Amino acid sequence: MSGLAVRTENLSVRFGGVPALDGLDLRLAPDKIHGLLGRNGSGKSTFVATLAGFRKPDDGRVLLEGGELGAAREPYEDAVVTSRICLIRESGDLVGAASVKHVLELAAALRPFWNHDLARELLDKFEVPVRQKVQKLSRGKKSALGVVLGLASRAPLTIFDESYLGMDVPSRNLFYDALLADYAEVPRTIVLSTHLVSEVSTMLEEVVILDRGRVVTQAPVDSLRGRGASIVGPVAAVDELTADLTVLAEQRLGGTKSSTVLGDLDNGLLARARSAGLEIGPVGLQDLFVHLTDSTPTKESGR
Ligand SMILES: Nc1ncnc2c1ncn2[C@@H]1O[C@H](COP(=O)(O)OP(=O)(O)OP(=O)(O)O)[C@@H](O)[C@H]1O
Repeated sequence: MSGLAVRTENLSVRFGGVPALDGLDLRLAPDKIHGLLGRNGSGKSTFVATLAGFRKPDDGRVLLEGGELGAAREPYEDAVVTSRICLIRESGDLVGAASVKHVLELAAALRPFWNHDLARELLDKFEVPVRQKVQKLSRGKKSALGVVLGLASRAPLTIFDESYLGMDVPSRNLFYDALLADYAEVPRTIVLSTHLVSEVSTMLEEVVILDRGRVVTQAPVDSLRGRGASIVGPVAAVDELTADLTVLAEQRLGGTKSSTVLGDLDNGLLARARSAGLEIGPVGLQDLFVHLTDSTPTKESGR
């Protein structure tokens, strides 16, 4: 099995004439972990629902290709394609009256790459009781069941749409570890739609940022991190060095300050930073995300 590649052409979805997705032309490379970021209402859930074939585009199309699917196909009303896509939403989409065991049996029947052993191992780790009815599980355990279904499906396109929000921090960390371990064993195309940017940023290889139904940026994480820098050191030295730069975020702890700046630091600035004993690192994805989706004007963007 290998992961599906995604291509969208002028993809548009409207609700009552108002665009939720407005002419998206995107490509998601196969066998990578993609982060789908955007502020509330930017179109993330609409986008992933359309990728998964839950919704028909109003204009344009979604095409999935690769793996044993071969030529590009649209997911909407194509049972072969949709059986290769697993979308786990925060709502869970689970039948409340069914037991966890029954939900697993259903997934095993519907999912061509289902791995039963992995499902049981993960349910043990998350301490989800197999005989319990879904409606009696706590919110966190329901979320855990959702992510177990997503991982054990081993679908060539697996999408988690904020599906782990209900889980506490140790459970989310367990999910991130399980995702990375299983992805290393069985590479596939993963999309994580999330607000928890700093939490997931180290796992992501590619990032798509949506804003008001449009693509703000799509880039490998490394190139995004290269769009700025973090500068850490004594307050006065950091202030002096950053005086003429676009500062995205600042933090102070006692006499130490950390500033995130946008743009390349030229050799002259780097030399000054070194001689002032400042530490230079890559820009944090979260700071960049806030900047790229912020509607208040900045010195640099002039918006
Ligand atoms: N079923 C619907 N009926 C009407 N409008 C909708 C519907 N679903 C989404 N929208 C609208 O489409 C836009 C995009 O919503 P969507 O849920 O895709 O955004 P999102 O980025 O997932 O938001 P959030 O981060 O808050 O979950 C919003 O303006 C939303 O109000």
